Amino acid sequence: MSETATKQKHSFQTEVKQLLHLMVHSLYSNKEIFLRELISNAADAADKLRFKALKDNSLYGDDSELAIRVTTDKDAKTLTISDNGIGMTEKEVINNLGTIAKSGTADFLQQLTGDQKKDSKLIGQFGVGFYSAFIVADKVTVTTRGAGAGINEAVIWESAGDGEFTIEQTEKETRGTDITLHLKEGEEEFLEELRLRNIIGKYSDHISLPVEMHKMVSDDDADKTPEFEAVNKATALWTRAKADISDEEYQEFYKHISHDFQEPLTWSHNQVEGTQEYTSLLYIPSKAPFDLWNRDRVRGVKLYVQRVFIMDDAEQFLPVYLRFVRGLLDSNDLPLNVSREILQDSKVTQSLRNATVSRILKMLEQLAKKDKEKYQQFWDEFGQVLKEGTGEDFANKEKIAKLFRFSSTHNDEKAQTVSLDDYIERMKPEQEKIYYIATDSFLAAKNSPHLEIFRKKGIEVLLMHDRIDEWTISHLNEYEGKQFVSVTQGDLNLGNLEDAEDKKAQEKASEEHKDFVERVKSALGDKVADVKVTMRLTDTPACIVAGEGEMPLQMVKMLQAAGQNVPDVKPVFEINPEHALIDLIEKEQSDEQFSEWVDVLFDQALLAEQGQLDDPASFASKLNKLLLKLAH
Ligand SMILES: Nc1ncnc2c1ncn2[C@@H]1O[C@H](COP(=O)(O)OP(=O)(O)OP(=O)(O)O)[C@@H](O)[C@H]1O
Repeated sequence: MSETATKQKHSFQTEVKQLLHLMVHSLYSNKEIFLRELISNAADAADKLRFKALKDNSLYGDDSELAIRVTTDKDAKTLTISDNGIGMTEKEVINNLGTIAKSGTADFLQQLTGDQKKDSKLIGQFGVGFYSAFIVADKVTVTTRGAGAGINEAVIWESAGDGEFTIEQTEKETRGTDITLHLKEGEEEFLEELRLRNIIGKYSDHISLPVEMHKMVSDDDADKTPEFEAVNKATALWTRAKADISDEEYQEFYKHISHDFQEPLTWSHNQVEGTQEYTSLLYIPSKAPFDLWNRDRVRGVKLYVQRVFIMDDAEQFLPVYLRFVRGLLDSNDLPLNVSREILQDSKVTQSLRNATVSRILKMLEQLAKKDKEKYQQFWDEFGQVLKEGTGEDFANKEKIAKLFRFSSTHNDEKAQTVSLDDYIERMKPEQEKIYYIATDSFLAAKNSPHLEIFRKKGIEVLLMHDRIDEWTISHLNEYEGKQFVSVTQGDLNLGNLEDAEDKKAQEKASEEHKDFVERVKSALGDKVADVKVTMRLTDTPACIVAGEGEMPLQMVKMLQAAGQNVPDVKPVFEINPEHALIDLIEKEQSDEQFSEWVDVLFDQALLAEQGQLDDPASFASKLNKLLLKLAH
């Protein structure tokens, strides 16, 4: 059979084409990272083989010294990264190097604008990987033979990165994968021995596998068969003493395990001996990945047992609300033959998980103390995910809440910078509760009429405007023994913050306007649960609040938006008799006109609270009618 007869042409999945284009254009200034990515993949392939060989030692054949080799051919202008790891079958090659398996990729790539600057930020949310080879190569050839496969069961994958690749059967003497980059014009620096040694040292000192290159030889020895030598330190970073590891090494290792090209925000390395023996190395990324909101996305840490790689994404060790954490655990207490099923029921898993969660919360607390700016960056990226924690991790809810940041009337800024500890520190001596308002947007919160009395009395209120807030607070309930109270909820009881005079004035006003309140009640009929004289408002004529013990209005909205059946909750309508408009309405003799006024006021209050009305057109026409009357 001729060579071409066995060559099959395949098209890349559309997403791969887009990603390739994006990667080549946006990562060019960082081009040497391709080598880190290819070496990382080769090291992963060795890890996978080691793991498989735990059950079937024969997979090693006569070649159990796992290593990565980097070679060059100056005449052909090629650079080859070879490993004797797990290799790939034909099917695996087509799947792994022709498609992207991450769910949500297509949607993510839809956001591409064609503007290189904006788009290059997006790639950071995605992870780099094999395709980065095309940053410096105009053709890539992958020759691979799976562990356990015969010499003639190898496959050649080849592509110019232009939308297609070919697959061809071939023979390969050794197990594993050779990736050959046919370098683009101008990329000859990647043929230079010293330059390569330099990059490999930087990127690969911390991986446990030796990365080898030809020994440098003098001209006299040039025709002898070249020998190889390791050019990296080849010690797994997490096994080294903490004091001997530099920040740069920790950062490089993060990039190696996460395929992220940005620096991590912070990390925590723990080597624990005693009843439990394990090492954990946990990182907080600086940017959220594109699929952070997908609660089912793969998450978790890499699991090693006694330094042997066992699995990626061991989700048993991380709760969902910490799904942004990357890193690894290396346990001495789990068996080498551990599987996901065994992990599920293991006591060791449970205690490792508890320890890991504690470490992460502690690391974040320390970051908040040590570096406010970095912590703020963390909060802006991942705060909303952390807010899921009060519902998911009851035992740690106080610790999680300590990490929360909110907007607040303290500075009236949208940025969420105020911690609950800050709030408590500023509480008035006689204040017992933490006051908050939860709405859909920062402006709705900041300008809410419910805040008027608090502003007048100088009491701080937390301005919550993330969708999840009301839910988070409902699980938290209190912090440091101080109950959360929504300023839009029920009878406003300011406790000790209310002075005797306020109370008296309130009672007096209620008494004086009793008839008016009744008249409003009958005008609104069953639209409201009750009508009351307010004590929250100073500058606004009226507002609505949720009845005492009723579900908060914001929660009702959230559940409705999530498509849940929520019983119809009627609000309480509060009026401010001090307001000139209320005074005017109170004097209105015509029942018809009175009713129109009340309807408009009520709809206005609903609008201020909910941002929308069931029947906005009627509201507009009633309002216009009243305006016309006033104009005459
Ligand atoms: N040297 C290799 N040996 C064996 N398999 C490989 C090798 N290089 C790549 N692969 C396979 O190809 C897949 C795709 O690699 P790629 O670098 O694009 O993504 P990834 O490493 O899985 O994920 P990401 O880079 O997005 O975190 C790998 O998951 C692996 O299965």
